[in-house]
Parts: sequence; structure tokens; C-alpha cells
Amino acid sequence: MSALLEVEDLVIRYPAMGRMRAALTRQPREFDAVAGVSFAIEAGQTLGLVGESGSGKSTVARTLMGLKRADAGRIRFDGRDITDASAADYTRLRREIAMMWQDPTGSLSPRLTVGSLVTEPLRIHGKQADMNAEAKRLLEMVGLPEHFAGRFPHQLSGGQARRVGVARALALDPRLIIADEPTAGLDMSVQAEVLNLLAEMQGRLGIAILVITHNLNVVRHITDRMAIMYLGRFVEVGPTERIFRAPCHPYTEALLSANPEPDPDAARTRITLPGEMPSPRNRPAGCEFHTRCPRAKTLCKQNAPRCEAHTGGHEFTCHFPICGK
Ligand SMILES: Nc1ncnc2c1ncn2[C@@H]1O[C@H](COP(=O)(O)OP(=O)(O)OP(=O)(O)O)[C@@H](O)[C@H]1O
Repeated sequence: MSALLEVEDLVIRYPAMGRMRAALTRQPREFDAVAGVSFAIEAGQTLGLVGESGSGKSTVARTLMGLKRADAGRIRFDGRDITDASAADYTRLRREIAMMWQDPTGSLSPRLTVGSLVTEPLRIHGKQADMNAEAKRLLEMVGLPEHFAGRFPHQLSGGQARRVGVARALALDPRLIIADEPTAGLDMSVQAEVLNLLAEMQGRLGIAILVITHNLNVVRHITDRMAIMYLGRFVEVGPTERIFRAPCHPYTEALLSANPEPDPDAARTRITLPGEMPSPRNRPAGCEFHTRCPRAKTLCKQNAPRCEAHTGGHEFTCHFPICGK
């Protein structure tokens, strides 16, 4: 049986400079913001896409939502190849793939009531339904009282706005939700509420979720598998608990070490990476992480490592993995 979403060798480019400048400097006109990523999400599974700002997470999400074209590779949803889907195809696909945007208050139209906002996807897709009853049902699903239907976005707290975002995403009974930084800007206690809500929806409705975040607590809380992105590529992919317990890639190790552990006995020594992530417009030779890697050796500067696989779908790209080959 094939996975619900399958992404194979996805490459996504942006223009680096104008034609004239490219000719004068003999530099390529485009650069790979996403440089060949592959992953699959089974029905009802949750995958976390993690990485620093600029690693290419949002670009992957935009392409999955049909807002940016893939330059190479394939995307299949429920067995259908949607790589070159038209705008009309995407209108239909948005019934099955819903997006939860990063800034919920900013993405909610200020003049619409919460009731209209949560039922808007139904109207856009021409669904015939009793909208008041639908608003009530959707608000109930996300734990908001019925009278919230009459409120406006500016009257909502950050956590309530997220719940409205989840309700909108659920309106068309999607099979996959793409959640971009679902807890950004929320207090810790509200973050936990929103994550519990997503986990509950996933468990109750069997919806698959792709979570895009740089917050490792989010990943640990709700994902089955995680993929760590660096410069538009995956450096490590595998079962979330296993990676938290025993990361293979030094970049994953550094990210995990910077994440506060709930259990102080399990706290790791913090690893501070030198410098910033290089630009994908100018990739380092050899292993692209070698310029910041505390464990880099001569080989890393010369040769790009191959992807190695452990059992259980745990893969990593490193010459000298921490977990052993
Ligand atoms: N419209 C654009 N035109 C040119 N380059 C872009 C564009 N959007 C993003 N980029 C570049 O593509 C790379 C990947 O960006 P992307 O926004 O996907 O990263 P991200 O990991 O989602 O970051 P963030 O967490 O800040 O959203 C970065 O180098 C970024 O500067």
C-alpha cells in the first residue's frame, strides 16, 4: 500500500540574480533552496520538518500547497501524481490537504466573525450545509464555546486564534494538515493546549499532519517521525523518539542539546555551533555542514557523505555519525 503523501527527490529553486548580472559574474541565475528531499507520510501519521530559519521548510510547504512549482522530483498524494497539478486541480486538492498558517490572527480576515471564518472553506468549495450548525460543530471540535461564533479575530487570545485556525483546517474533513509553526508566539501552557488539540484530532480523526517548526518540543510532543533539514537537504530522518534518544548526525545532536529537557537528569551539554548557516546560493564543498561541525575531519571538507540507513527507517548523511554506522 502506498503512503498518503510521497515526495521524491524534490528540488525547488529561486532566482539568485538577474540575467545580466548572472552573465557578467558567470554565476548561476538560480539556486536550490530545496535540493532533493524525499519523504513519505502514511495516513494518520505525523511528520515533523525541523531546521533553522532558511533551511527550506516553508518552501517545501508552499510547494505541497501548490503555491510554488517543483523544479524537479515528484509529489504523489493518495497515489496520484500532483507534481504538475493545475490551479483547478489544487482547488480540489485543498479539500484533502489543509494548511494551518503560521500567524493565525494575521491570516484571519478581521471583518469576518469566527462563525463565518470557520465555515468559509465550506462556502469557497460550494458545500451545501447549515452554516450555523457547522460553525457550532467545528467550534465544539476545537473546544471553543458556541457563542464564540459571534466574536471577531481581534477579540481572541493567541490560543483561541490557533483553535479557530485548527477549526478552519478541519472544515472540509481533510486527510492531511500542513501546520506551519503551530505554536509560534504562544506561552508554554497555551502551546501545550494547542499541541494536545492537534494530537487529539490526529488520534480521533486519523488525519495525517506535517508539522513545520524549529521548536523541538513541538516535534517531540506530536510527531511519529522527524526530518532534520540543513541547507535544503535532510541530514537525518527517522522515528522521533529514537532520534531524541540517539541522534546520528552532529547537527541533530547540536539542535537537541540546545533544547531544554523536561528531565534535568537527562539534560545534555549544550553544543554551540560556530557561525551561521551558509547560504544555499553558495554551498560549501564536501559535507555541507563541515564549516560548523565540531566533529569535522579532512574527509568532510573533501567528500560529500552518502545517505546511510539504520533499521526502522532511520537515515542520516554523515561520514562520522555519533551513533556508529
Ligand atoms: N521568494 C524567495 N525568493 C528568493 N529566495 C527565497 C524566497 N523565499 C525563500 N528564499 C530563500 O530560500 C531559502 C529557504 O527559505 P525558507 O523560507 O523555505 O526557509 P525556512 O526554513 O522555512 O525559514 P523560516 O523558518 O525563516 O521560514 C532561504 O535561503 C531563503 O532566503
